[in-house]
Amino acid sequence: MSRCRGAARPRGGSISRVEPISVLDYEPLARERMHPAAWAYLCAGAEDEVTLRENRAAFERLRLVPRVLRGVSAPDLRTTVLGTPVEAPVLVAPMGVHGLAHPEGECASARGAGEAGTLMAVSTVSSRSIEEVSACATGPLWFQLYVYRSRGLAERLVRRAERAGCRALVLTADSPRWGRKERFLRVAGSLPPGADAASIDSEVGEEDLAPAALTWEDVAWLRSVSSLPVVLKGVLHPEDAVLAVEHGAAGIVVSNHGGRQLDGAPASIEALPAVVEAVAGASGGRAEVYLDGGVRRGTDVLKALALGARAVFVGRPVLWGLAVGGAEGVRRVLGLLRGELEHAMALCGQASVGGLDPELVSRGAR
Ligand SMILES: Cc1cc2nc3c(=O)[nH]c(=O)nc-3n(C[C@H](O)[C@H](O)[C@H](O)COP(=O)(O)O)c2cc1C
Ligand SMILES: CCCCC(=O)C(=O)O
Repeated sequence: MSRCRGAARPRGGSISRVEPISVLDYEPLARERMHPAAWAYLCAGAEDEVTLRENRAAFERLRLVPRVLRGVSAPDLRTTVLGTPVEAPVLVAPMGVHGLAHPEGECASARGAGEAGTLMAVSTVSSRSIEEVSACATGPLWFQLYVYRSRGLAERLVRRAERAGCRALVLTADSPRWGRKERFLRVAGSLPPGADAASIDSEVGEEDLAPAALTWEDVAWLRSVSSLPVVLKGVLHPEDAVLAVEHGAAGIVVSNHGGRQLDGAPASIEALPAVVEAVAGASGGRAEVYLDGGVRRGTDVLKALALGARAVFVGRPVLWGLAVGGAEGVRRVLGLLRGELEHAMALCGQASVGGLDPELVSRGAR
């Protein structure tokens, strides 16, 4: 298989464009530039990749029902996430080892995100240390935390993220063990150079680096060791969303980890409405709900916002942009999504991203 997904792309024809005109145009360009094992790792979903495909298919099943004659000429995309202003509700998902896509790794992606006016979540397993990323960053950062068996390591990472100026901690809840990325395992036993986790200190051994089987008490523990807001990533069940709120989460990312953990999990856009409803009931709307998984078009962003997400995170496309053009590639990918969102909002008669009506989205043609 030559691509991550098999969507129909224009074939043949005599027009060749130098500049990619949509996010999906970056995918084959990135593939040409990446080591095959790194590419397989980036693309991979778990096992049969049912959930990976479903993330896209579920967006494609939804229809936008536009409102007309509303005099909307310049939709306002600006919003805040946990109080931090962003130019558009399109954020960079935490992903490990950006060094596989570009030698500057997260330093380039953080600059690209900042130049696009948005925030980036830095992974625990970043190829540049959290201090280096923070020194390069031109925009706000959040820190994504994997809690390993060594709690000492987790606490040291939290302190470093605080000192580096990160504004929130994203605790990933869907990874008590790593999903089996068979597409990657078939082509390679290990990752090529660029995959070192620079923030993990040398005091810990292999044993300590296995994921911990976390409980809700660990959310309380994290809140007790840091005053930063905690965002829980990887929630799909509405009852878990309620528990997250009850344990003090300030935000929830409805996510199946880009289809990389439990294969067979629902598409995140399908899980979103029930989580939004549960969180509204449990927190009176105080906790923010975000979504990631399969966001490739401005219309996807609009669907997620209309169904109650405050913002979306984008994963793989950011690494495609990074592989193709470093910081500038990341800025362009985010800029394309922003431009498409603005366009879709104008066509739907929506003036701003706050308070979009869920009726904008339908499950079938009316
Ligand atoms: C190469 C790669 C590495 C990832 N690493 C992490 C990680 O370190 N921590 C984490 O919480 N999620 C990680 N994720 C999951 C993303 O945060 C996000 O949930 C997912 O990529 C969103 O789906 P999308 O790629 O379809 O946009 C990773 C995803 C990819 C593709
Ligand atoms: C072992 C690091 C896991 C990073 C991750 O979350 C992913 O690749 O999906």
